[in-house]
Amino acid sequence: MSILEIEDLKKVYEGGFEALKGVSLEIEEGEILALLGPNGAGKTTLISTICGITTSTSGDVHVGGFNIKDDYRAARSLIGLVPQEINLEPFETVWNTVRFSRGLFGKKRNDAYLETVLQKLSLWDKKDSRIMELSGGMKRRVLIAKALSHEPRVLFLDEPTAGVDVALRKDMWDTVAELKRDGVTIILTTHYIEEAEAIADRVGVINKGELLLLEEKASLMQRLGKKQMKVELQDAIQSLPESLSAYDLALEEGGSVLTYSYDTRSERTGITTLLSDLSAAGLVLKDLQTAQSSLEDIFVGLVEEGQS
Ligand SMILES: Nc1ncnc2c1ncn2[C@@H]1O[C@H](COP(=O)(O)OP(=O)(O)OP(=O)(O)O)[C@@H](O)[C@H]1O
Repeated sequence: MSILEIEDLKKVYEGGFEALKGVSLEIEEGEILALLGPNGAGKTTLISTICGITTSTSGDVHVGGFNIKDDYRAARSLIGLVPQEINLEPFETVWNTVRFSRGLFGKKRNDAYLETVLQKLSLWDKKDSRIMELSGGMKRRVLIAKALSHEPRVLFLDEPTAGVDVALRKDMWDTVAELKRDGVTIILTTHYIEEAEAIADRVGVINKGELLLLEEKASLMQRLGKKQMKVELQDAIQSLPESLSAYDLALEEGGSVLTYSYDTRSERTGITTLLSDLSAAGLVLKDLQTAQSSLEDIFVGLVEEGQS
């Protein structure tokens, strides 16, 4: 069963702005989904709506089978939310911060559980420190500890590594991987494509309130394996010679450039035979260039398509 089911979710803000235009999504227990999207795409709105911070205009969300509107408390208790902004009480200690948060969900006191959470996040030796005494990275980890305090099954991380240095980002990725091993389902939003590459099982791309793509990371990486070779010809041609019809070729720039797409993972790229077939067809090469399409290209391409 899917732990999270989102069906045709729409959100129109007061004033008429349509921030979510019918998003549907299912998430399996234990998976890590990365939602990529530019600023203003609707990522935070999506998370806020699922968590009941904003109300949806239409559509349905179920968490662990509970409808977030009809069974709000049951649904919400299964969710942990790590917000983008650090919103902690500066004078409070780490220990009290997580303990109060657990209490807010009406959960019975369980100090042993909270200790494991703090241990896992390397915060146990800071448990008596006040929030104001912690570094930015530690504060972020406290946000995660707080979100985990009531033993949620789904954890939302809204841009967990925005403005964080490289070492800390890697730490955060390790933390996420460990939470996954514990069986927590994780949905994170990010601007960083390498973050999605590093930790996600599936990647969703959202722009202007629409989910443009939702795909296993592995198959996206397969697409990453695609390479292109551009062959600049000495003389432009009108059309592709018949003898080259078996190749995945496109004629560009007024007939002076041939673009050949091939898979870097396959045993044979076909480049050698293509080059000899080109010369057999009487085409003279002026220049050669190869380029690899990255997840970034796919992402930028999708977002630009949505713009036009
Ligand atoms: N309370 C609100 N009232 C009206 N419009 C809003 C409100 N909150 C957000 N929006 C608009 O909804 C759109 C989506 O915002 P959202 O914060 O969900 O984007 P995001 O993808 O999380 O962006 P970022 O990456 O910058 O955090 C934006 O155009 C934003 O201006």
